[in-house]
Amino acid sequence: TGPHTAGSEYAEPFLLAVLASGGLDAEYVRGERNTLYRRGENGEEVPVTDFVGGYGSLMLGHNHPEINAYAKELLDGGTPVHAQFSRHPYANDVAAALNRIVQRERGDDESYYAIFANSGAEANEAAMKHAELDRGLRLAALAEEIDGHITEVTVRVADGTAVLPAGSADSVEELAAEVRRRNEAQFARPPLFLVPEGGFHGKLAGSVQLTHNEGYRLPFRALAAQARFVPRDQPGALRKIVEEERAKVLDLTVEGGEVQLVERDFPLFTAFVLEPVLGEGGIHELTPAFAQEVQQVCAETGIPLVIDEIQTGMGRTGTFLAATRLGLKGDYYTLAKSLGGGIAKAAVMLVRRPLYRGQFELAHSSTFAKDSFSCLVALKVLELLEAGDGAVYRTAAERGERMLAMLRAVRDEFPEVVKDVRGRGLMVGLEFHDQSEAAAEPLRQVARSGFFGYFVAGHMLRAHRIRVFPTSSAVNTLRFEPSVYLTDEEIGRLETSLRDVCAIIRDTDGGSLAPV
Ligand SMILES: Cc1ncc(COP(=O)(O)O)c(C/N=C/c2cc(O)cc(-c3ccccn3)n2)c1O
Repeated sequence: TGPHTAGSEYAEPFLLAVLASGGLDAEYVRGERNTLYRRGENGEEVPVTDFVGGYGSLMLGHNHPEINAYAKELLDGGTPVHAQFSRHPYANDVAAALNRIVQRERGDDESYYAIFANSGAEANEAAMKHAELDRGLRLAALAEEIDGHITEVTVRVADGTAVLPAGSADSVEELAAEVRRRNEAQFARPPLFLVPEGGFHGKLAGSVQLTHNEGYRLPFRALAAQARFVPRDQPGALRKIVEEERAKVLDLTVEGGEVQLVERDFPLFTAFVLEPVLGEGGIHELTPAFAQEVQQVCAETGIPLVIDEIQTGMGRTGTFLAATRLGLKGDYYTLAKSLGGGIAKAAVMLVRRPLYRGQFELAHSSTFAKDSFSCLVALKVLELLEAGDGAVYRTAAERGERMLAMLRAVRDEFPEVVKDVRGRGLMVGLEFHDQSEAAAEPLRQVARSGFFGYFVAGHMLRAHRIRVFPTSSAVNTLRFEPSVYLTDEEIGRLETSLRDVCAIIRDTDGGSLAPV
């Protein structure tokens, strides 16, 4: 509660104004488990049940007592938070623990190297950069191999042990020059990424180009490599896109004493990046069919698969990795959010050992990444998640089923208001029908504002002290991402607030949804 610069806002005043317009500009003064406390008129603490859950960063709730006590112990003990360019045994311990967990969930013994970061987007950027370093090195090796073949063929034509095919070129030098010219143009093509439509992978300069939301992505498209966005529900669409973008280079060989011109694929795609469950995109689980097509096409074409578990991971969907349920296996995994236990900024990118390029460690780094405090907190988080043979994962699954059962009951009672209920574990969503054509003018206005879900959220906060948000990529879908400590009482209060909202939409002109 530092000095407040009342009346002169400096930190993102525009966003504050947008929040205020929806009655969402609450100030929270304390948090624990699934509850945030706001300051009431008389200075008292007013409890608000938090289903935003730090957008998925609070698998173990706000200010988990054991994590906080451990953090205090670390700081009191003088942990060397900043010891860059030295041994970081605690980072290795996190990486070793993650290897054990990932191997168990994959059901194999693939091992992974770890690169640490400070945020989810940064972990994704590290994966993008490593995959691009790897692609560049493979390209260079291919170019060198072709160059060697051109030289070899030139020598053989010169010493008469090979001849040019009739009509191909006046000389082998001319043919070699034409091959080199066409290859240069191909090698110079900018790399592409592949991402499912609706994907969200961060908002930094590189990662934002993998985020489908045009508002986030388009203003900055000139800054980074582009993605092709793949429909999630059209079998064959991925293969079609890969075919469309297929890049070939020319090579020379000698068959039966005659010079042959052959075409060879070269890796234009840096990586396929996906979330097993789209979070910011509105809670959409990838279908097993789509997951299988992605795995097959990536295996056939040698495109590395980056599985972004930043929001879905850490047990949120009932297994440590959400990909496990889909049987989806990644070359890279990225984790963040709940890895920091609700108090540290910890993120990590895992690279499958055969793909690893050690020189990446010298080219990529960040001041705060891999610090002792974040790593030791992350280790404590993994310990808590893995305790009791993964009791937290089972609880997440069970609590998710309870939440989904309630949401489905609300949908069944208000079918003209609720369009869909989706998700799994502690990552579920409820989608409202679009009310843009509603009979009542006020409801139409709220729906046409483009902020429908935010107005609903404002009402739930004011009238029911429930904190929830849609996302700007899915404004009609409320997303519920509470901690594993979710109680039946909290589910009951959520149900009451949702039934109230549905009744307002069905039985009134909706005017009460607009903030006072
Ligand atoms: C899969 C995935 N990959 C990388 C990131 C980027 O992580 P960082 O934010 O740590 O950089 C996220 C971060 N998620 C942000 C997010 C996720 C979400 O579901 C909603 C909102 C959001 C943002 C503003 C208003 C309402 N909702 N933001 C993510 O979900």
